[in-house]
Amino acid sequence: MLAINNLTFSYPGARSQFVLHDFALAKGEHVFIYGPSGSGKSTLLSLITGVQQHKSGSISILDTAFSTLSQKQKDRFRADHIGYIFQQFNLIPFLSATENVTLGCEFSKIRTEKAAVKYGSVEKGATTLLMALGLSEHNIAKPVNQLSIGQQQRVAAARALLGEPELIIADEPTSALDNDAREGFINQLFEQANNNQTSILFVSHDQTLANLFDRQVALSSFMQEKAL
Ligand SMILES: Nc1ncnc2c1ncn2[C@@H]1O[C@H](COP(=O)(O)OP(=O)(O)OP(=O)(O)O)[C@@H](O)[C@H]1O
Repeated sequence: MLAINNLTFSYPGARSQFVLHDFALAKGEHVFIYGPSGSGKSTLLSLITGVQQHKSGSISILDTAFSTLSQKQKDRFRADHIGYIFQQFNLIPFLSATENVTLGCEFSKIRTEKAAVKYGSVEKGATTLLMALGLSEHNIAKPVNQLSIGQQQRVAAARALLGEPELIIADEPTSALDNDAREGFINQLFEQANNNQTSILFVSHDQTLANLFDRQVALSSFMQEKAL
């Protein structure tokens, strides 16, 4: 469902370039990519999501030649097919958990329709997912700035899952939690993702959780930064 082939990329003015050899992710697969700080994890994710444009090579997602799309088409494709769990969650603090989750579908007709078919409405989908991920009815109505870090993380996961995007990208969303809470969170995320055969790409510098995944890959095995 995701294939990267022979990419090159440089930040403007940089005296180095990133070279990415082949990497592929199958439908429904959960892959853990690990690399130390500064190795290029965020750069990789910005290339996959089209935030950064590579110089040569190709990225294909769901059989779409993602690299050839215009910026507007990439934005649409991302909204329709990719759920993103950010390291700092990127929630809107004064909105409730449910409102934050429904935002995940705001920019996508396809995801709105999928949520409506599955749950009756986007709002019902949001509350169902939040409760499946362990939030109480009382907590899902609160502004998210009144929730614990672990609860906020679940809101971020529910937002990424709603409307069944084919790919979920998780950028170290567990770094603020203790080990037991992190493992519990990953297992709940997988359970929900497996309902829709959603693929998960999880990047981290910390390999503690790696054995929960179908496959673990060192970033350095397919991506290197080389001097120009
Ligand atoms: N906007 C930018 N302009 C120039 N260089 C950048 C930019 N962003 C990152 N880099 C460089 O690219 C390399 C990889 O950085 P990146 O942020 O992708 O690593 P990372 O693995 O995500 O790190 P961390 O785990 O610390 O977040 C670093 O050498 C960094 O200095």
